[in-house]
Amino acid sequence: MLPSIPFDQTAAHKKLKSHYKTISKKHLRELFAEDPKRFNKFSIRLGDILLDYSKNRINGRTRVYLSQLAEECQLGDAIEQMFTGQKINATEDRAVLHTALRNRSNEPVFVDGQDVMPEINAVLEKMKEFSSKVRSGEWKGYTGKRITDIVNIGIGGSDLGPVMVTEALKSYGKKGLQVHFVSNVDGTHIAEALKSLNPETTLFMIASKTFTTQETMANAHTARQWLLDSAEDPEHIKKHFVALSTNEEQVKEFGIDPVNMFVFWDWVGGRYSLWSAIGLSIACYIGFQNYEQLLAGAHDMDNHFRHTKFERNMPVMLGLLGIWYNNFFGASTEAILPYDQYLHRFAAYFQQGDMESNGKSTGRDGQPVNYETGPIIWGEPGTNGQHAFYQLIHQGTKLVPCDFIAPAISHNPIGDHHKMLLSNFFAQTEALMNGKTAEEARSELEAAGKSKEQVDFLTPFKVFEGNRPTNSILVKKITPRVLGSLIAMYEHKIFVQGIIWNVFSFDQWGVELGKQLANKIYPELQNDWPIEGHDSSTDALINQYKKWR
Ligand SMILES: O=P(O)(O)OC[C@H]1O[C@@](O)(CO)[C@@H](O)[C@@H]1O
Repeated sequence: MLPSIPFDQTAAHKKLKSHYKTISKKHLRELFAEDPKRFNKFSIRLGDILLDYSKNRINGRTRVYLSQLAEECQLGDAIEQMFTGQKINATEDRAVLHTALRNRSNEPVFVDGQDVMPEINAVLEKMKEFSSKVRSGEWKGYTGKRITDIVNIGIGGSDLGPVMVTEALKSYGKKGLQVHFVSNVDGTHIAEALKSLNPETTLFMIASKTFTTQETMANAHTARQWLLDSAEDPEHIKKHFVALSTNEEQVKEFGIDPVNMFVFWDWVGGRYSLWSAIGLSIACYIGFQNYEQLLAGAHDMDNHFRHTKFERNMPVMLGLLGIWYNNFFGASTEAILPYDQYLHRFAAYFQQGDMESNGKSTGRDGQPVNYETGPIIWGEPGTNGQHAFYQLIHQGTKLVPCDFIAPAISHNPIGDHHKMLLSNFFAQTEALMNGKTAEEARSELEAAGKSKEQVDFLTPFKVFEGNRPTNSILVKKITPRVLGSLIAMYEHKIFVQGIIWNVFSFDQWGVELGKQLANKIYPELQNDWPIEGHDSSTDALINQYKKWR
C-alpha cells in the first residue's frame, strides 16, 4: 500500500517555496551566463535519447530540493511497489503491471503469489503467430482472400495507443495492409471507415478491456452486421473478428470464438495497455519483430527508471520539473511539441495518459487535496504549432512549459526539409529562453529604416520576455525501440507526479458519472414525448433535439 504523504507538508516543499522567491527572479539568460557548463549539468543521455533540461528555471539547489521532495514522498519505495506487483491501485484493489508486459528479462513478477510472466509470454506468442498469418496471407477471409485492411474498434486506451504507435511507425508498416481506427459512437466514424472497405478482406479487432464500453459495443455490432450483410453465414464471423479483452464471458456473448480472443489482465490499465493484446493491430501492421523492439525500448526505460538515482533519472527529472512549474510557478498546462509529423498523435495519447491518471482532487488519504494536481496536456507537431499558438507561448501572459521532441534522422530525407525542421526545433527553445530585449527590438527597427515615431510605437510589441522554460528531447531516429523508450519515459513521469501529489494514478472514477447519466437519458430519446424531470437546460435541449430530428 502506498503511504499518504501530503506533499505540501513536506520539509522539501517548504524549502522549495522559499527557494522559489530567489530563483524565480533569475532570467535564464543569467543562469546560462553564470555557468557555461550548464548544459552538461542539466542533461541526461540514455542510448539514442538525449534529454536536455538546462533551459529550465532551476539551478543545482533547485534540483537538490526537488530530489529531496521525491525522497520525502518515498518515490523509491513506490517505484519498487509498482514493479513488484503490489496492489498500488488501491481503489480497484489491483496491481499496476504494464511494466511486466515488456519485461524482456523474463524475471518472475508475482501477482497474488503467481508469476505472471508465463501467461504474458503465451499471449505474446499467440500475437506473434496471428500477426504472421495475417501478414503472410495465410489468414483468409470468408471468400478465401487475404486480409488487406484491419479495423481496430476501441476507444480511450483501446484506441489512442495503437493509433499513436501505428502513425509514429508508419514507415515500418506493411505495404498492402492498412490499419483503420473506429472509436467514436458517432455513426460517422464507422460509416466513413467502412466506405472504402471490402468485407471479404477486412479483419475487425474489437479492443476493449471490459468489453462493455457503449461506444465500442455499438460499433462492434454495426461492424458485425456490415459483414453479415455480405457474408450472410454467422459461421464466417470468426474469420473476420478477433477480441482483445479481459472479459471472456462478454466476448463469447458477442459471438467471437474465445480461440480468437487475445487476453490481458485487470492489472493492465487501459491507458497503459498498448504493450498488451491491445497492441495486436500494431504487431500486425509493423510486424511482430518491430513490436518486440517497441517492448524492448520500454524495458530499457523501465530499467533506467527503476535503477537510476533521481538526479540522473529522465522520468524523475521530467516529473519534478512539471511539479516545479505546476505547483510553484502556477503553470496549469504543459505542451508536448514533437518536431516529427509521424508523432502527430503523441500529445493526444498523453492527454489520456496524463489527465486520466493525475486529473484527481482526492488524496490517497481520502481527503480533498489543497494544491494543484494534474496539468492540462496539449500540443501539435512542429512546425505547424508555430503558425497556430506559439504567439501565446512566446508573448502571452500564461506560462506554458514545453517539451520539444525531434529526431536527428528523418524517415523521409527529402532535400533540405529536415534541416529546416531541425533549425526551427533548435531556434524555438533558444528564442523562448533568450527572448528579445527592448534595446534589441529598437535597434532592429532602426536598422530597418523605421521613423522615430514608428520605432517608439512598435518597440513594445516586438519585445520578447523570454525566460520561458523548455525541455529538449533529441533522439537519433524514431525507431520502434526509441519510441518504446519515449512512451515509457512519459508513463513514468506521470507515475512520479502521482506519487508526489499523493493521488491514485491508476483508477478513473471521474469517467463514470457522465456514462451513468447518458445511460439514463438514452431511453428518453427513444420516443418523441416532451421530457421533464431534469434541470430546465437539459429538458429544453432534449426537447429541442426531439423537435428538430
Ligand atoms: O477498453 P475499455 O474497457 O473499452 O475502456 C475504454 C476506455 O474507457 C475509459 O474511459 C474507462 O471507462 C478508459 O479508461 C478506457 O481506456
